[in-house]
Amino acid sequence: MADNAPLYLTDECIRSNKLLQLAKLIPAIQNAMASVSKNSDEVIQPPRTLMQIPSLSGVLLSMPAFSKNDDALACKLVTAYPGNADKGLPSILGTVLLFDPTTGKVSAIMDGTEITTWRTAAASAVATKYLHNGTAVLAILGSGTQAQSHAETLDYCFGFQQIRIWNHRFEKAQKLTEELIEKGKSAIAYQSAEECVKNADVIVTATFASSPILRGKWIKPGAHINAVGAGINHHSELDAELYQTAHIYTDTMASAKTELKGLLDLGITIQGEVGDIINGTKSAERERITVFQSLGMAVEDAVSAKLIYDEYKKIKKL
Ligand SMILES: NC(=O)C1=CN([C@@H]2O[C@H](COP(=O)(O)OP(=O)(O)OC[C@H]3O[C@@H](n4cnc5c(N)ncnc54)[C@H](O)[C@@H]3O)[C@@H](O)[C@H]2O)C=CC1
Ligand SMILES: O=C(O)C1=NCCCC1
Repeated sequence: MADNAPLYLTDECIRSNKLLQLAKLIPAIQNAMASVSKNSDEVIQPPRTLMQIPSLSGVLLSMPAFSKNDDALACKLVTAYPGNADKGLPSILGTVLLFDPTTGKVSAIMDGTEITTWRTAAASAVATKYLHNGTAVLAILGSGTQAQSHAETLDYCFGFQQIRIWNHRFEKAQKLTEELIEKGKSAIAYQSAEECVKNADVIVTATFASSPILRGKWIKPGAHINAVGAGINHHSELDAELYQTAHIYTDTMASAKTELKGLLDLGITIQGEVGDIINGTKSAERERITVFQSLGMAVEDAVSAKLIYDEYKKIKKL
C-alpha cells in the first residue's frame, strides 16, 4: 500500500483491536449530541438523504457531517435491508469515509456496521442518563444487533439488576438471553412483550416491527423508553396512546421534521433534542413517561470514526 493511501479498517479490525471503547465513545457521543443542539458552527450536519428501494424492501442513506471540536469530517453510506437476517448478513450495513478536514483528502475507509451498532446504543445511554428515573429493570423488545449493543451499553452505564428480553420469535430472545448470562448478566427471556415491560424502568425497542409492539397502558409511570427501531418509519413500534402521554425527545429536530412527519401530523409534540437537556436549555420531567425517539445522526458516525482512526494510529504507532 502506498504511504499516502487511505487506511482500510474492517469491522473485524475494529472489533479485534478494541478500537471503539465505550469509555471513550459515550462521552464523545454526549458532546456531539450537545453540540448539535447549540446554535453554533460546532457541527455541520445537513439532513441525510434517504432513498427507498421498495421493490427490494431496502433503504440507502447518505450521512455527511463535520464536528469542529473533534476535527472530524466524514460521510457514512448505510443500507437497511430487514430481509438480510435470512441471508446471514447484518440488516444494517455501512461504510464510512473519514477525511482530513484541512485538505478534504480521504484518510480512512471503514466498515460502518460496528460504528452504527455502538454509537446508536451510546446515544441511547446518553438519553437514558438525562431522562431515566430508575435503573433496576431494563426491558428490551427485539433481540438483534441493536438489542445486544443496547443491553451491553446500558448495563455498562447503569448496572441493571435484571435485563429482560422479548422477541416475536421466542427462541431468538432465548439466544440473546443466554449470551448475556454467559457474560455474567442477570437476563431473562419473555414470551409476552407486555410481561417483559411490566414495571420496567428503562425500555428499548429495537425491531423492524411495522405495527406497535409497545403499548402505553403496559408501562409504569416514570419509565423511560429508547425507541430505536423500525427502519424508515421510525415511529411504528410504540402505540399512539404512548406517544400522546409521553414526553418525547429526539436527537435532531432537523431530521424529525421529515422523518417523524407521521407523528407530527397526528398532533404529537416533540419537546426538543436530548442535547437541549444536556445543555440545560430544557429540563427533563423524569417523573413522567419519557421517550427518546432515536433517528441516528451523521455526527455520531463522524466522531466514532475519528476515535477509531486515532486509536488505530496510536496502537500501530503511525
Ligand atoms: N436509530 C438509529 O440510529 C438506528 C436504528 N436502527 C434500527 O434498529 C432496528 C434494529 O436494527 P438491528 O438490530 O440492526 O436489526 P436486526 O435485524 O439485527 O434485528 C431486528 C430485530 O427485529 C425483530 N423483528 C423483525 N421483524 C419484526 C416484526 N415485524 N415484529 C417484531 N420484531 C421484528 C427481529 O427478530 C430482530 O430481533 C431497525 O429498525 C433499524 O433500522 C439501526 C441502526 C441505527
Ligand atoms: O442512523 C443510522 O445509521 C440508521 N438509521 C436508521 C436506520 C438505518 C441506519
